[in-house]
Amino acid sequence: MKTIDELLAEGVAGKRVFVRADLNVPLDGTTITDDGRIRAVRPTVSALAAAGARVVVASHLGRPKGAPDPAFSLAPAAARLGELLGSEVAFATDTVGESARATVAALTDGQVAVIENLRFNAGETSKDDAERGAFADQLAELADLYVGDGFGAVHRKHASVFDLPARLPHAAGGLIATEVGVLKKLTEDVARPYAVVLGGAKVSDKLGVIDHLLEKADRILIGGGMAYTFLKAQGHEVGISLLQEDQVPAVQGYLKRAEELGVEFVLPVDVLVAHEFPDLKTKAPAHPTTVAADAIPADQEGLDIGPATRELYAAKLADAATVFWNGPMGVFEHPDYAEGTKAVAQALVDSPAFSVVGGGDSAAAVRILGFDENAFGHISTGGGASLEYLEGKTLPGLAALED
Ligand SMILES: Nc1ncnc2c1ncn2[C@@H]1O[C@H](COP(=O)(O)OP(=O)(O)O)[C@@H](O)[C@H]1O
Ligand SMILES: O=C(OP(=O)(O)O)[C@H](O)COP(=O)(O)O
Repeated sequence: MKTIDELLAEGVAGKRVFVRADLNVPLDGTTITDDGRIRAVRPTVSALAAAGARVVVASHLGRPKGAPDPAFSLAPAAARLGELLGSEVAFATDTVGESARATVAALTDGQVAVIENLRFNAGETSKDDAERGAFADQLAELADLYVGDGFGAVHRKHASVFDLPARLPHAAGGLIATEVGVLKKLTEDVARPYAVVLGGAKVSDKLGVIDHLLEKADRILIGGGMAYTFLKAQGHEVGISLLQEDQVPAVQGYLKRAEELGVEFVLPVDVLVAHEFPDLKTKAPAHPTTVAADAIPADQEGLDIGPATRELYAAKLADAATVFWNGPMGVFEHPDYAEGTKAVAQALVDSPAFSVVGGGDSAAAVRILGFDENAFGHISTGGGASLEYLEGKTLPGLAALED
């Protein structure tokens, strides 16, 4: 894999360099609530600009449905990148259309532009190779060179991640190099006990990695939206909680295999429930109640782990030597459901374990809830990407950067 330093040494002055970043930051309207992913890619962008490149930064944001949707515009991220760089960043209001072409054509050496959300184009995420390839052809017209630095998206076989680097001379950015360096250690000699904490909302995406984690981890703690498929698999009713019904048999298989392998699964013993999902805009009090994990009322939704579970999880993490954590324990964006996530973060701060926190929302949660980033071993910009890397899978966005 060519490094960005090698690319810089070859000379990038006057070249249009496409930087595939992951600027998928949490937004409250148009306000960025955590800019960690933008800060993480800033050194790559600024090194290229300082070397005289004409830098074209691209990313997805959220999961729009292949068409423009103002709620998912990258404009706030472009503005923030400009603030961090201390220079003006141009913004194209489309991805491969007239605005993008004109914006890129107007760049002078050392200038930076951000193009609009890649997922406003159906070709970006298409499962059809030809459709993805056609979109990658259009993206390729915007650049002479490609730098992959969107670590959070390297597990996606998407046009800008997988197909575009095949069309342009390419290199890996500094963020990808750092992330892979840390995660590689977790695949080699991991200090034990090794605990993995999984939560969050991308349940169907992430359940599959458990199969592999059973071979690696000594202890797996489940919280967040992930917990309810496990509780259901144990035969409990979960009300209107997030549930991946079709995965229940697979989860029953994981529980059985864990027993055979001597891997400890730790599931919530109590949860906070309410009749409805909280209002994240007004943050109006949600008045949740605490119920036992096997007594979730039929008309209520589990939105955080409960106090007994917080204590249990802290105890299960206290003697771990290595911890990997992806996915908040609850809807931490609302103060009534932030305690579970806080408790896990605090347990990692208190423990001498080498801890890796991965995922856009998990990393954001740690910072938004006031924890010092330096109190953790590593805060990764990728959740699904980290998990799939640890699984030993070939990640499309890394494979595409190989020479
Ligand atoms: N019990 C729950 N029900 C619904 N959503 C949840 C629950 N617990 C956590 N979440 C949500 O999960 C989201 C983060 O999930 P995910 O994207 O998988 O994590 P990450 O970005 O760290 O990989 C947060 O927005 C949080 O509100
Ligand atoms: O937020 C992301 O992943 P993560 O929630 O697993 O950290 C990445 O930006 C990838 O987004 P996607 O899961 O919509 O492809």
